[in-house]
Amino acid sequence: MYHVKEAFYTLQGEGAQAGRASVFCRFTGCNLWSGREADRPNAKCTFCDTDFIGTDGVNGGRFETAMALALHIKALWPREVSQAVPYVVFTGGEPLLQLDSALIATLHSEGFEVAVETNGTMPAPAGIDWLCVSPKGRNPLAITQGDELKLVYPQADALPEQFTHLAFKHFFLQPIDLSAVAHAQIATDRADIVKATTAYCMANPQWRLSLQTHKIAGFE
Ligand SMILES: C[S@@+](CC[C@H](N)C(=O)[O-])C[C@H]1O[C@@H](n2cnc3c(N)ncnc32)[C@H](O)[C@@H]1O
Ligand SMILES: Nc1nc2[nH]cc(C(=O)O)c2c(=O)[nH]1
Ligand code: SF4
Ligand SMILES: [Mg+2]
Repeated sequence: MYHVKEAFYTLQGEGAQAGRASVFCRFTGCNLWSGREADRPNAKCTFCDTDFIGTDGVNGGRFETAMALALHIKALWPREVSQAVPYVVFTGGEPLLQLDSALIATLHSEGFEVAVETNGTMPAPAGIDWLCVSPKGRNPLAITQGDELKLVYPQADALPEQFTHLAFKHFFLQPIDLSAVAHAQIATDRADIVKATTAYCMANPQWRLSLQTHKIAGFE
């Protein structure tokens, strides 16, 4: 059984695939936070910008089989004849709590490329076409290679230097968005956070800037 918070067709907003048409499938639940605001200050990940509790979002629900979920995802991809390869991004919550090789294989058989946004703390099933790992604080990484490492910046206990030796094709810094974090003492305003991120990338060219373009442009 797969539990899905929401699923929708949009553009990937972040990282090296930003701007690419994508079906997003957001799984319910995370191993680093319950999702309840009361638990946020003591969670293993404290700055999450996402509601991933329940199955009550747009196109959310419970899916008994890999085929049922794959067909649900396929129905969200536009029908028009297109040269583009259909693309699904599994996120959450933490998608690796639920994503398995059966679902990946079924999506491949339906013509999809499969991307994943993960906190990297648990092993990934085989067959993922685009793997984005986003480390969270002191939580140890179980995945140390992939397509992109996208570090939310700054994090006092996850410095960019800790990750530069890992086997990723792309390294991104994404300015932390504290607007959803009620407990944040917003001593640093948004512009200063983006400025500091930009400065780090300019001083350390292994890193590129990832802006959350969906938030800037106003899409999901
Ligand atoms: C909500 S997470 C879900 C996937 C997975 N649990 C993870 O953390 O990578 C999706 C992406 O949003 C990023 N993200 C979460 N909260 C953020 C925030 N407040 N500011 C900037 N990026 C954030 C995460 O680092 C991750 O790259
Ligand atoms: N457009 C858009 N792009 C995204 N890239 C990663 C997201 C996520 O929440 O995992 C996300 C998201 O929520 N929306
Ligand atoms: S690991 Fe990802 S989904 Fe979980 S709380 Fe952190 S940002 Fe949110
Ligand atoms: Mg998001």
